[in-house]
Amino acid sequence: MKIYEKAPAKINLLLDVLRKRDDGFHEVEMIMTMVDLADRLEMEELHSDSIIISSQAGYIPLDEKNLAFQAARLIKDRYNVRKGVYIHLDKNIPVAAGLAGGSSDAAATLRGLNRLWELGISEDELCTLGAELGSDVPFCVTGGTALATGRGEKLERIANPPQCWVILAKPPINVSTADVYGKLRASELKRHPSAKDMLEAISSGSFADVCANLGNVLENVTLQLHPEVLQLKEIMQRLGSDGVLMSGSGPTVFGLVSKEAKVSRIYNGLRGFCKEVYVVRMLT
Ligand SMILES: C[C@](O)(CO)[C@H](O)COP(=O)(O)OP(=O)(O)OC[C@H]1O[C@@H](n2ccc(N)nc2=O)[C@H](O)[C@@H]1O
Ligand SMILES: Nc1ncnc2c1ncn2[C@@H]1O[C@H](COP(=O)(O)OP(=O)(O)OP(=O)(O)O)[C@@H](O)[C@H]1O
Repeated sequence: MKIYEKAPAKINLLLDVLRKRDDGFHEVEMIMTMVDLADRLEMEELHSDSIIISSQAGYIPLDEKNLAFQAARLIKDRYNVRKGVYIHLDKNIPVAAGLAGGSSDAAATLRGLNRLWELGISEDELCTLGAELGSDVPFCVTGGTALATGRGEKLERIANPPQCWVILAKPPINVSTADVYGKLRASELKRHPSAKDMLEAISSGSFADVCANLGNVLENVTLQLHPEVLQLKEIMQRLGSDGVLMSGSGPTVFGLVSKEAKVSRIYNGLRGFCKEVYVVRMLT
């Protein structure tokens, strides 16, 4: 039997860091939502007890370093599954972009294998398993829009933001999440974005207030390492995006746009500076 799962990309509408914890992770407050740029996973049961990953993308690991492999191994070990699986990853989400591509593949693998092997695992339990693989994986298991706290694994589902266009631009640089958190001096942050104001903006359905309350404390760290990300933000603003922010630890910058008439002008303007530009909708 073959099954299919979609693994969408996430964006962080708000990312605040409260403090560095003793375990090396940071205590965060994030508001995350999904967009309709997605990897597609095909999973097929194997009679041999092995996990095989393939992908059309030449630039990701296909061995145990792949997060989908790790997710399959985790669920197999934890639930004593003696069967194997062949997973094909059709990658569309740019890698190491701040869009949680690998985390979403891991989450889709957990959801998919739960179905394929009829394990009957609850969504909460899939999230707990996911947290062993990465801080973004639990959110990618549930999708929707959520307030994420702890190191990102504690989730409270909230209403979806008002529908709009999302323009994603990924500059050709690689950013390591560990590196960005490592360079952040959480105790010295002078300004924090307000999760409370963003939650109010979302619950009142005000697109203007959502744009006004976008904020990400990791942005300054990445901008200092890679000034071209700031340049991209400025271009996106100048071309008329209603709200602009870097997603996660970057380097992808997203622009929120309410009027369809503006979208192609912004897209065409960005393409002059950046090869990887995507126009998507929020997944609501
Ligand atoms: C930047 C975000 O993507 C925003 O959604 C997440 O906070 C990071 O999520 P992720 O990539 O799933 O992160 P993980 O794979 O769990 O951790 C990668 C590295 O980032 C740092 N890290 C991550 C999450 C967190 N709350 N504090 C941290 O300091 C740690 O150094 C960790 O070793
Ligand atoms: N299935 C996968 N897809 C993409 N990258 C993967 C995958 N499995 C492992 N990786 C590795 O994980 C690293 C981070 O890739 P990923 O695309 O998940 O980053 P990201 O978008 O910055 O994630 P996040 O927003 O969660 O920090 C890359 O170095 C990549 O080689």
